[in-house]
Amino acid sequence: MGLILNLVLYGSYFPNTVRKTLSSGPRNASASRVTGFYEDEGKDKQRRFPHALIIGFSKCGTTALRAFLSLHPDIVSPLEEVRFFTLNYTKGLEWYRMQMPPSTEHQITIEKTPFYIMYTEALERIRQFNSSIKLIISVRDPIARLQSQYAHTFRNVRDASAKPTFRSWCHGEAAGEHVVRFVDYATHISTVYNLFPRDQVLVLSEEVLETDPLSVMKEAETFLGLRPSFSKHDFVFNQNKGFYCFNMTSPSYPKIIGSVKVNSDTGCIGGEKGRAHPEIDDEFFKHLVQAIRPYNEQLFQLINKRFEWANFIQ
Ligand SMILES: Nc1ncnc2c1ncn2[C@@H]1O[C@H](COP(=O)(O)OS(=O)(=O)O)[C@@H](OP(=O)(O)O)[C@H]1O
Repeated sequence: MGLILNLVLYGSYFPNTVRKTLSSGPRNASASRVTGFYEDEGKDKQRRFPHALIIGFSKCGTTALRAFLSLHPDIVSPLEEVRFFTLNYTKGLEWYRMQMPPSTEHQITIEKTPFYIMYTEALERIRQFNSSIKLIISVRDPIARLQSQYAHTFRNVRDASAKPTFRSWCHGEAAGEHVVRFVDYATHISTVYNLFPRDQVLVLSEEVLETDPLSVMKEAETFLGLRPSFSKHDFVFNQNKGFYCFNMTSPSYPKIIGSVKVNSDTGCIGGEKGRAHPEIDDEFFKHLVQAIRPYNEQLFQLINKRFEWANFIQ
């Protein structure tokens, strides 16, 4: 696996003259200032509050979603999760704005923090911030999400005897709390629907993003009211990685350099994505499917859309 490019060049954000200024000094020299003009701001580019947020769910492809969207000429997005409406709220709105990359008035800013959706208070803060903001939510087959979360939680534990089995982790110390936390999308999406008009909310599935990213990009582009820009040349399937990656020969590709963590050899997103999932024996798989089915049905009814998730019928 090649080196992960995380240069944070911000090169694509800045006009040439500004880039020169920045390269001669610390890149974040001005980032702690909260008022006044910044070297990278000017007549054309300013740091602007987000017009849209990717608010969830963790382990549902939110990184790839943000990364792929960043290819659009009219979208800018901060490299890292800002976590403003959860962890950093007390830092204030001006701090929040300063975390955004500079943009022209024709561009929109999108921030992704997949935990926002898990906290009603964060969602209420978002509404208070901007009740007409657009919200994007990605969901995933809950069983795959559980496997992904397990692989993430124990990513540094190599010795199998030093970690619980997938089955015992699912049952968990808190008697199944893990499972409910990771499979119950409907409760959180209902909260979103109670706070925001439905036409401001787009629910996508990780499975479609994984198998046909172009269709998801086009759907998001329409939802965000942007001109059509994505093309089939933007993404290419990488057999080794098992995912669609950026096509580094696409004319759009230079736009994302510095604003997305990509493997510099392959154009694939972050090396941590796509960890091996734990195996599940048949009996436990059937148990999970049956236990989770009511949650899925609740979700499908709520969003008026069905996904082809594991649905074993005995
Ligand atoms: N194109 C592409 N490239 C890389 N990864 C992709 C892609 N499409 C979907 N995914 C899936 O995204 C899963 C990680 O989800 P998140 O980015 O939301 O995780 S996180 O909550 O931000 O940690 C990650 O889950 P795991 O495979 O379990 O690691 C991927 O399956």
